[in-house]
Amino acid sequence: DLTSDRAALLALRAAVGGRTLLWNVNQQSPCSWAGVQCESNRVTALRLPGVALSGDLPNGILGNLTELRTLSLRFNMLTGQIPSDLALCTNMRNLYLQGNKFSGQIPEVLFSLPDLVRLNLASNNFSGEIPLSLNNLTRLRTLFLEDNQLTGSIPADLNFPKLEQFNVSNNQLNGSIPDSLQAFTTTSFLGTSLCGKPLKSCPEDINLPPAEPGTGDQSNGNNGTENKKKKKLSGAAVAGIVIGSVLGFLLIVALVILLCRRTRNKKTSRSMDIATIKQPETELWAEKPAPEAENGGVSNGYSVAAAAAAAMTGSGKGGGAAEANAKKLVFFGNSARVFDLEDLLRASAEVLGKGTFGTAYKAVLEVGTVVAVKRLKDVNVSAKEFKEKIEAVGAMDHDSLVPLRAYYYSIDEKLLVYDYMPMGSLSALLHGNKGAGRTPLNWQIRSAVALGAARGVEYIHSRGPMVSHGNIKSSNILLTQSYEVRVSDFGLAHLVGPSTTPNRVAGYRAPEVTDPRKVSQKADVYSFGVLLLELLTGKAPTHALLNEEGVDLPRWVQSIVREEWNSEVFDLELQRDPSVEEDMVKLLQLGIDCAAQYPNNRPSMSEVRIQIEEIIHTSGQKGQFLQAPDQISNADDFSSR
Ligand SMILES: Nc1ncnc2c1ncn2[C@@H]1O[C@H](COP(=O)(O)OP(=O)(O)OP(=O)(O)O)[C@@H](O)[C@H]1O
Repeated sequence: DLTSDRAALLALRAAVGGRTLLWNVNQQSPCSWAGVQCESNRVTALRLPGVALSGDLPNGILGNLTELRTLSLRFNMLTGQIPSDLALCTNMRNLYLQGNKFSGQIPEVLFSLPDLVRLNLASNNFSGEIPLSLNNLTRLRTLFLEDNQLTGSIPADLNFPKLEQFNVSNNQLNGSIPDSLQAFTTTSFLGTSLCGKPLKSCPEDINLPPAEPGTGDQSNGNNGTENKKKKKLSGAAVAGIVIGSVLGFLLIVALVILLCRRTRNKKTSRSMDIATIKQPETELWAEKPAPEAENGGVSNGYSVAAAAAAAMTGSGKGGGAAEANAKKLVFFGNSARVFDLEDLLRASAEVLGKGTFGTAYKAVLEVGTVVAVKRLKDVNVSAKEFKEKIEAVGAMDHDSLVPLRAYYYSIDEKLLVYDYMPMGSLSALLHGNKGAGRTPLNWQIRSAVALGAARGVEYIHSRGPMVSHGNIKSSNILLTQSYEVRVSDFGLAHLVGPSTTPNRVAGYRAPEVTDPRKVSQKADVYSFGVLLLELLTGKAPTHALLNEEGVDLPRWVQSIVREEWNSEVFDLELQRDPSVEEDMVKLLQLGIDCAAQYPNNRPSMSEVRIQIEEIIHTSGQKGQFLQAPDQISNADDFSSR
């Protein structure tokens, strides 16, 4: 009954809740407690997302909530195994445990919850194999297992008749994808070694059972001899392939030695370098996946030259030195022409990350200048239109923008050259390193970032009513050496085709924007609002896991604010400083206003900038704000992360 439900909730709070569950225990009924929902005097739903629950869930608590249909403990810090007494909650339909640190095998207790419809175990430390007994869950519509340590293959007979949502990305899974799951798109299987539809087809021999004499062979004599024949044949084929490869390899080595000798004898010409040496790198480059944008960029030693050389030699018109020289970097305004295309081609480069519009590289020129080069893909406007639009981008000049210095345009290759921002992106800063040694981002830093970004976007909007950024998100908010904010990537949305993957920007995109090219200033304001909420909550809006039945960051924030959990919504690093909570709430409200459903209800970027200035101004007037002990006085401190 309700009394035992109440006792169970209090036991849960005592075990994992700490100070974060501000339930009023003077109230006899728990039904009005935040996150608790009742029907017919029993607790039927418990939703405690992102409230810093931590520790192991003990056995003997949740099992008392026998009428529970929804349990959401997502985005907490719960550890250990899922308690086995959950089996007593036989009415359970929705179980959201994503974003915790649960470990061990996928718990057997789940298989005894036959009514489960939504099961989300993503972003935990679950290990072991995906058990076939999951098939017991015949009503399952959602199964999210991504970002765990699951191993082995997916059982071939795994089948859920009603499954609508499925994801096993980023696990150490291998083998072939079962037929019943082949209708899902590649995004359900990213970061695994799985094969077969919708991914690349499996190497054929993987599916061939080992031909063991005395088993299948015996049942049918004919088959047996056929198998043996096949075996012999393939043996001969293998020998042929090996000999062929060795000969081929020797031939190539001989050719390379010959070529090297020749080039050494000749006076070396740079264009030859590009054509002969860089070309093979191009292929290497093409196959190597770029590291994730957030991980700070790992040096791969690939050369930008490889990319650009591909463009020049790949155009089919002979490529040669004359043509390469004819193509020039076009510089903007009074940007000093301290380097030319050849310098860029010779620069050593590393991949910074792959984005919507292409891949970004850090290139270190021989003279020491460091630039960021963006290699655009899917540009589908005419050369004239490209030049016009890019000239407009290059003409933008403001302290809060990353300057576009130059561009290169050919049929096959479009390069944009920006100033390199050594401190990386806000995205990396917020979500990069959560471990020890990270210096917390306090209110002072976060509000300054908000203001800098607002100024940059406001400037872009001031260039004309039709001018917008089009792709505001935390990976496009970059930081200089002295941690000043620079907005990047503006104006590119109009250059690319509709095929451009919408997923990456999905969490930021305004509801009315159905085609990523049809951006507007009001849509920018929406994205900016999401950015503010990201800054304050510390939660990445693109995180697939906010996606509890399609909840995005603005709606998640609103659901929490509605339940009067204001202080729980903020990033833990911000909750340290109660003296500015009021201002944090104001900025949160501004974020929510910006992310209004209807474009006309959103403020203009100038209004947004003014409001942020006011909020920061009042914060600054509060005595202890600048002197609080854990405030960061020296910006360099947080380079230790
Ligand atoms: N000028 C720059 N200086 C330093 N890092 C940069 C620069 N431009 C981009 N980056 C970083 O390189 C990575 C890839 O950037 P890119 O803009 O190509 O993709 P993105 O921001 O992830 O997505 P999108 O293409 O949608 O903007 C990101 O981590 C970004 O922060």
